Amino acid sequence: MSSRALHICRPVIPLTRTRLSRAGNSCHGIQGRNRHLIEINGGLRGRGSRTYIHSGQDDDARGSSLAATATSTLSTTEVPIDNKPGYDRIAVLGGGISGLATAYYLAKLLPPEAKIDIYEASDRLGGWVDSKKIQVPGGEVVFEHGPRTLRPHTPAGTIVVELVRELGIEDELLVVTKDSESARNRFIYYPDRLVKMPGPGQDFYDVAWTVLTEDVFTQFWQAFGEPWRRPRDNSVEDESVGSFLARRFGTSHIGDNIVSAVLHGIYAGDINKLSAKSLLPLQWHEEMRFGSLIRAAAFKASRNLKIMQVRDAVVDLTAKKQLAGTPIQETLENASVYTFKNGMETLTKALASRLRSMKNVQIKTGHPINSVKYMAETDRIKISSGKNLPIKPYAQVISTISSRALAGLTDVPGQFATSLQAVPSVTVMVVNLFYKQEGLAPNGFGYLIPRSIGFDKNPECALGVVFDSDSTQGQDTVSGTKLTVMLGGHWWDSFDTYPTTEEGEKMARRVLERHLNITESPLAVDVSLHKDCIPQYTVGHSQRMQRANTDLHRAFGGRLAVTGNSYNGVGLNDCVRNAAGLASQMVLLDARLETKPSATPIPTSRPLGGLKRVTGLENSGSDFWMVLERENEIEYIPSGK
Ligand SMILES: C=Cc1c2[nH]c(c1C)Cc1[nH]c(c(CCC(=O)O)c1C)Cc1[nH]c(c(C)c1CCC(=O)O)Cc1[nH]c(c(C)c1C=C)C2
Repeated sequence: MSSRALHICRPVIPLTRTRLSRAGNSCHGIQGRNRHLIEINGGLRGRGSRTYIHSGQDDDARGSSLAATATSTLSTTEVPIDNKPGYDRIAVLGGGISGLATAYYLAKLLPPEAKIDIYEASDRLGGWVDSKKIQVPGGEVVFEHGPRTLRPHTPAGTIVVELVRELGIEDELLVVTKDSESARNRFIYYPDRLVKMPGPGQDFYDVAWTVLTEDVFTQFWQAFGEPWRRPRDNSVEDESVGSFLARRFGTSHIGDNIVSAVLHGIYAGDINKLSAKSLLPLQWHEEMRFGSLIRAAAFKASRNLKIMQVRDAVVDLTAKKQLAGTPIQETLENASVYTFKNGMETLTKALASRLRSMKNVQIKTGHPINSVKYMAETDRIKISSGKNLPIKPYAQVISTISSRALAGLTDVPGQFATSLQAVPSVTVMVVNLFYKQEGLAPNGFGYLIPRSIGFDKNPECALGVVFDSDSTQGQDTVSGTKLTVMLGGHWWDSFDTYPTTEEGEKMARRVLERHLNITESPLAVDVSLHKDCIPQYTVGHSQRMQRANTDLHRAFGGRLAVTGNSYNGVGLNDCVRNAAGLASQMVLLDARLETKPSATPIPTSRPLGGLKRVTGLENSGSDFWMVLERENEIEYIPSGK
């Protein structure tokens, strides 16, 4: 886990088509006061089934509905396991954002008789979301060790915004607007200076000048040959992002100098190992369907179309509508990103406190689990605690811990453990610094360092620097410059030991001196080492997850489900969206929901069935559908491979 040290320095396109109508326009299905269902004809899996998704419920049912919208495939085939009134016990492994959110959505969807226990090995909840208040002369500053901002306008972001609303923490929000310098000024360090990246709202001539004069954009013109390059062979199942971009653009320059920097900022990972199919699913799909990314862009622009995954389209149609007109939606309307006055931990703390107030949820911190076993005779899962306390078997276990850690808890031989163990992760050292002097860094979000800046120019293995005092204004009670230097990631893949906190501080300060000429001594420095904090979706990830899905069903009878950042998105928004999706997939809301529309509105908050046997990995890889959005209707177009 994370070890850290703090010190204060003193002064330290179509195959077959099915259609989803836009809610409120030509919506099929049930009409009721403030309620309607959206119909997805033909079944998302092409089995001729019908699925209905609630939208537009009254306030109380909103959360359940949003959870339901978060799942991309509402399968109609799973069998209820507890289809009698009364529910069995459910264990959630892990008390990070994924564990807390899964328990929250399950508790909302299930009746109070369903008991949910959360097991967290450490004494603290929140996982990688970790904000720390530091006293400095004259006031306090907030240091973030993990994620520091959230995007509100992505589909997954919409689910989190709704969660923020439900938890009643809107007043804590800090918004970074789209027109702020921090949203507009993003830099790449290349080859020995900060280069501002072109972006929306920038002056055309500035952008043209940058592209024509900066080395980082040389060979950019080669991209224009992309439409004439052959699309990949149908037999290619996956490849690295680096190889995908080099193949499409005829040069590795764009990948090595620009995209690798962006991937450092998200995955701290290696562009030549990360999977194109998992990280760039839209581009992967577009190459197959249109033969070229540029042709795909032209096609979409000419018809005013949007292509997205079904789960995202559903959120677009329902959740976004439900937020429309709410105060939080107005607050975030013009937001590029947002955070909280007391840091990101506001969210996990509010979630934990809400869970503590729910009678059917128990949080067990300081409670490591050391084995997870399926007992076929009783069709239950037995988990054993590191505390040697007897634990009654569970009807359902949901693991939100890393896939590798889970593989280590199970004694299932063969592929299951192998697929889960095959998700490597990287270690990042986060160095937070606060200086009493203002304006030590340029105005903007910060900068990222691409892989092309080799060890000779980057001996500290720095990945990037965030200008916190500019990018998240309003957290601190004292003015100054707050920066975060990120070190390591994939550059440290082969390391057995990592720099100490003292070394980390020295390395970060050397980076800041070389890149930004900052020679001042910081008032406060906080160094934290996050071992294995970001899972890496390497080439073949989605195929491995498909295998893990089959193996999980086989080995645990569908009683063990997984979610969390090891599987389907490493961001906080992704984790919440996936937790909501899993909860709604697991809970059999009402048999009628999955067969035919009824004339009576069905309250999703009163589930009639029980739990379904799901693994959370049902949608990995193969079930990839795309949506073309027109003015007021959406058509489903299956993607093929
Ligand atoms: C501990 C370091 C982390 C690095 N990446 C992540 C962490 C926790 C995870 C992460 N970072 C971002 C995303 C994408 C989220 C999204 O847009 O949906 C994820 C999953 C983007 C990001 N990276 C940094 C910031 C401030 C942001 C979000 C805000 C934004 O895009 O405006 C900074 C940063 N993170 C890392 C590095 C090396 C880095 C450097 C500047 C690694």
